[in-house]
Amino acid sequence: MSSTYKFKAETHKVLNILTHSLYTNREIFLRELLSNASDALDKLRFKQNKGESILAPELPLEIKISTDKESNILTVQDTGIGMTKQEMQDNLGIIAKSGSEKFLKDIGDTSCDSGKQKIDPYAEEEIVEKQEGAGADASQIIGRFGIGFYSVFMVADKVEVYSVPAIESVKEESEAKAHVWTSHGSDTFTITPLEEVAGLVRGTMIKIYLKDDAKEFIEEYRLENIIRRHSNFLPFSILLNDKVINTISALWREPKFNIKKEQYDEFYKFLTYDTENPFDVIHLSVDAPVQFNALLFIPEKSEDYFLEQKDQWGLDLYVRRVLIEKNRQELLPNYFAFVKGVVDTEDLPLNISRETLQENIVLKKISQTIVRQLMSHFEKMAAQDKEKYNTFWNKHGKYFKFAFNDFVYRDRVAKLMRFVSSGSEELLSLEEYVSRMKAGQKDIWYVSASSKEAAKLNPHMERFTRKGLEVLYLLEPVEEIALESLQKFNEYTFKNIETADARALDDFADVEKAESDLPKLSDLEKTEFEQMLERMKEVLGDKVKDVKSTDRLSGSPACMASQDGVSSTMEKLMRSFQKDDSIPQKVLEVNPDHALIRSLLTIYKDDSRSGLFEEMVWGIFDNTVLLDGYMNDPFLMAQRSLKLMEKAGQWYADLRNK
Ligand SMILES: Nc1ncnc2c1ncn2[C@@H]1O[C@H](COP(=O)(O)OP(=O)(O)OP(=O)(O)O)[C@@H](O)[C@H]1O
Repeated sequence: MSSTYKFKAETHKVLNILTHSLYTNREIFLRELLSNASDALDKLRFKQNKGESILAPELPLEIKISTDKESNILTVQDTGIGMTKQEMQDNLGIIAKSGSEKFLKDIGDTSCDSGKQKIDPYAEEEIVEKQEGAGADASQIIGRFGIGFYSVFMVADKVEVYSVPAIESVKEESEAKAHVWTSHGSDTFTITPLEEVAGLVRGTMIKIYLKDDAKEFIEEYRLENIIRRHSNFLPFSILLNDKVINTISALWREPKFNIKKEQYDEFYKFLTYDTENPFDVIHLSVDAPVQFNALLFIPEKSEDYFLEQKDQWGLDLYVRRVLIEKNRQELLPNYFAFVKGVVDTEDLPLNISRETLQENIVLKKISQTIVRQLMSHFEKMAAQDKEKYNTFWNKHGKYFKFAFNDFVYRDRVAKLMRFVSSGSEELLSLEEYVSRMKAGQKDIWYVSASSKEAAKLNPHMERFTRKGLEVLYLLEPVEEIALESLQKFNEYTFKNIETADARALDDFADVEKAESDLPKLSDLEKTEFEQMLERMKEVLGDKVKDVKSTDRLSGSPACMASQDGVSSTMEKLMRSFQKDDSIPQKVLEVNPDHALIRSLLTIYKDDSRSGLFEEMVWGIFDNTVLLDGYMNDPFLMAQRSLKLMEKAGQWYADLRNK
């Protein structure tokens, strides 16, 4: 005899809310049913481990899904603990009453409250690692809220839950062997006793009569896809029409000492579709300040997370092995965009899509803990295996260096940054640079350039080479921004060589001889030279701010200098933000002891108005601008240089023919 019951609480309204607004994505109904099935199997295993006798112990612990296309019925079945009539009434009849929560309370596991604990977002708590091997079976139980089951009514017109309890002792003596709970998702449900259920020896079988607009969920490929996406890591086999779908285990939950490198490699490839093994693996099991397990990988290859892969980073967030979201970006700061992996916590509810403040705080805490652990990991690597760390830096330093922007870590990041320099072929840390500084040196010198070769050719480098002062080569604009923002390393100030004033290096003796063998200019020639500079300024007009003599150069005839202390890279960056591609007005500094300038002086003295003089001045200007990193009128530049060559060729021919 079947009995009809009214749902407790205003079920109809609540069901409406649950099925229409709680979940934005209908496919998660399967995730909820699979999580319940997994919980039922976990509970059974727990009881069995305690020595309780169970029905049909020879049956495997597994979940079976089958489809009946003709009648549009989807069946989800488990060999778990099952439900008595009373349990059906309580657990499926009262919304927001969780049998799983009660189960955990009954066995004295308090972890079910962890999602509600108060977490202080600002406290810097000590990170407590989980004891290996700790954690009873029960902590795996997923359900907490007693609402997941009802999501099935998003896709079903009618649901039948058949159940055969696995433990005889829990049911009333007079009670039938099995029961079926039936509801249309409206105000009532019925429970009918049964002598037996075909195909169900133990556990629960849920028959879902799909709505007309939910027929897609009868398709095998669709179901397989959903299982893989959300429930791949449940600890029991899931069979879809007799084929096992979840073949890889939730490695992050296993004790580290049990895991072999090959398992990490296999998991990484499964997770990322990468064909190579990962460069490094970091496996975290943390109990406090929040509970979580994480399996993090550093890939071999670096990808473009700034442009192409803009949204393709972040960690996959799981709650008790059930996927909540892929690529959850709040879990990592963007300077760790290259880190791949999964995070699994027991401190969040499954239905995290209803983001509340408390949930965000948990995420924030997890993220902070991960960042702290990663920082320590890289510090350890840098200290213990320099070569490995340098390889890491070459692969992923272009993202990691952005961490200078994180005020919590900027000093630690400064120590972890690596550079190329004028004094070493190998990567160099700031500590190493400082240890090699000259006596009395108070500044850490750097130059920005597009490549090492370009840095070496920078005319401003000449004085530093002459004095034997090491200069860091910054090959990406962000490095200059980082150093400008850090300002100092220990007590040493970062300075750009382009902005070093003429006297800044006087305290250091030359270690190399200046290149020029030319005799010094006489007083008369000095005056003529000064006049020539005036004339040069006249020729170049508003292309330059001024033309001046300099003693900072040896191998180059001239260089560009900004007077206001802004380096050329910074200037370029600022201009690119303003979309300004004109050449900035700078001071052209001219080396009086360079052979080319001496020839120019001769031409000037001969005829200060000659066309040749003007063409040479433009030629020198073009080259200096080019070395400064600008070239916005290549046609004009090429034309001028061709004209000069034409003249030089003509002279040569004239001389030969004389
Ligand atoms: N396959 C099953 N076998 C045994 N008991 C089940 C099964 N499915 C559901 N139940 C019982 O019904 C209860 C309610 O399930 P429901 O999915 O609504 O909530 P929950 O799993 O407890 O929590 P959550 O809302 O977090 O999913 C469960 O706690 C469990 O006691």
